[in-house]
Amino acid sequence: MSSYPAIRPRRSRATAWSRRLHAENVLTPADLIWPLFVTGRQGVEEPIASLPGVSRWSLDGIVARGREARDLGIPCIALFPNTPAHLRSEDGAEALNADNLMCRAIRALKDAVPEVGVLTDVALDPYTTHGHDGLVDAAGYVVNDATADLLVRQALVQAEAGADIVAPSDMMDGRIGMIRDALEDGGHANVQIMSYAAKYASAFYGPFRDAVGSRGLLKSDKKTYQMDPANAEEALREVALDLAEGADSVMVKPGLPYLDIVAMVKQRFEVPVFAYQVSGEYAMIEAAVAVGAGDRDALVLETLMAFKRAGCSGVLTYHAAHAARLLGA
Ligand SMILES: NCc1[nH]cc(CCC(=O)O)c1CC(=O)O
Ligand SMILES: [Mg+2]
Repeated sequence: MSSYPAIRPRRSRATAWSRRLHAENVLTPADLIWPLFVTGRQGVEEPIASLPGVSRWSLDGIVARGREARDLGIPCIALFPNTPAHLRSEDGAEALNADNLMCRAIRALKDAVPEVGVLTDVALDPYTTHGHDGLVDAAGYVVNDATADLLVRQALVQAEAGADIVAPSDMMDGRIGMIRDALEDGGHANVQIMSYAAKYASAFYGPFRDAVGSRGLLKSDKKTYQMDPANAEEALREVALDLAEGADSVMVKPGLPYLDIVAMVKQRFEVPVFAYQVSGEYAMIEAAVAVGAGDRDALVLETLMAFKRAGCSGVLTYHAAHAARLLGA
């Protein structure tokens, strides 16, 4: 009798071909959604200081990124507008303008690269003077039902412009069912809803707020509508509601710190789950790379694979183009 271990898990790890053969998950460019920021200025690329390597693009740049996504095998782009100050208001009415920056970007992309999906953010924060995702009452509370009415109209305007997936990121109660009804009635039966179902009030959104220009505007925080990071059961209730109301897929946000939520949602509901590796997560990786604490390519691919392992169908990530290049589309 030998004293050696009878079972050696290391055996299957001994060679590269065998590791590939035994891999339980694969990451491909088809798993990626690329968030892009749009500026109304013409012919410019505006770098975002807190998001090194990410820029706001004018419409021509957005179209160029759309072609790049297509060539890299990235199936979908998510759009976020930086609305100029003079078009922001208390009620975010610019969100309903069929010729706003978001709609112009949707049309430009769908004209130039119709084979790439366009996902749009449904929420008022890029359009309000107070930086909140909805209407604020005299006491400073973000009111639910009046906001949801506006979000329905915003989603319809985006669908009319050609959005393939509308993604409400506002966390108002009941808006998924209302938007679904409106899309059906409006002749947009095939426009998908990806609900930001479990979106947490997170400290990881800072660079995004710089990118859309809402950081300096935001008074207080979003804790009365976004979720408490302490809660997991509540995420399951939120997901159940959005699915019952007609969401085609659900999102968990932020990403890496909330992979437990991703795994729970996937196991419980068996529906397409997406995660948003948000701006602060991107910035953390870039900061680590800048001080020599890690290798960018390895960090990017490892974190994205972690989302797949947890059960994600796909990941919104600012590293999408870089990752797709590494994956050799
Ligand atoms: N509707 C707002 C919205 N949509 C996506 C993000 C954050 C994305 C990121 O940080 O990358 C936010 C920020 C917020 O809720 O304040
Ligand atoms: Mg909800």
